[in-house]
Amino acid sequence: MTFPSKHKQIGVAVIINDQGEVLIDRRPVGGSFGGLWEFPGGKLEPGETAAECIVREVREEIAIEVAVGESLITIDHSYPQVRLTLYVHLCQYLSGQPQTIACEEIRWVAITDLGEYRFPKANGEIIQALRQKFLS
Ligand SMILES: Nc1nc2c([nH]c(=O)n2[C@H]2C[C@H](O)[C@@H](COP(=O)(O)OP(=O)(O)OP(=O)(O)O)O2)c(=O)[nH]1
Ligand SMILES: [Mg+2]
Repeated sequence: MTFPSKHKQIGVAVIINDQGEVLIDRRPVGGSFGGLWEFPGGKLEPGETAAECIVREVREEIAIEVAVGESLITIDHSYPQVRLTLYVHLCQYLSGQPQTIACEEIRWVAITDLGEYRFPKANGEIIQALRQKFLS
């Protein structure tokens, strides 16, 4: 049996606006998970907390400011090529017009509409946790 060798720790932002919508972005076509939708985020740098990583990645990728709030869920997920731990936090949108710096497209969507978008496999648990928290 073979195991994926790389393990990455990822900070993930579920950014919520005043209308209760969440921000999703479409990953660059041609890269890993190309064309799929995701919540903004990326790899933790050495010494960084998940909250610090999220603030930095959200600035780098979409150029907005958020306040990082409570943990929604932490997920361990293995893809064939990489093993991930996703630290998913709820974040409050503060300011800035989202820019497609590192993605194809950005949308604010209602939690009830997330099922219409294609996400990487690990996101099933994130979306389920969101529905449980906000729709039940
Ligand atoms: N940001 C984000 N990554 C996700 C989600 N779901 C999911 O499986 N992933 C995976 C895809 C990637 O393997 C990893 C995040 O890597 P990334 O490509 O965003 O990393 P990064 O921003 O640091 O970019 P790079 O330096 O590797 O190009 O987590 C999600 O909702 N958001
Ligand atoms: Mg990223």
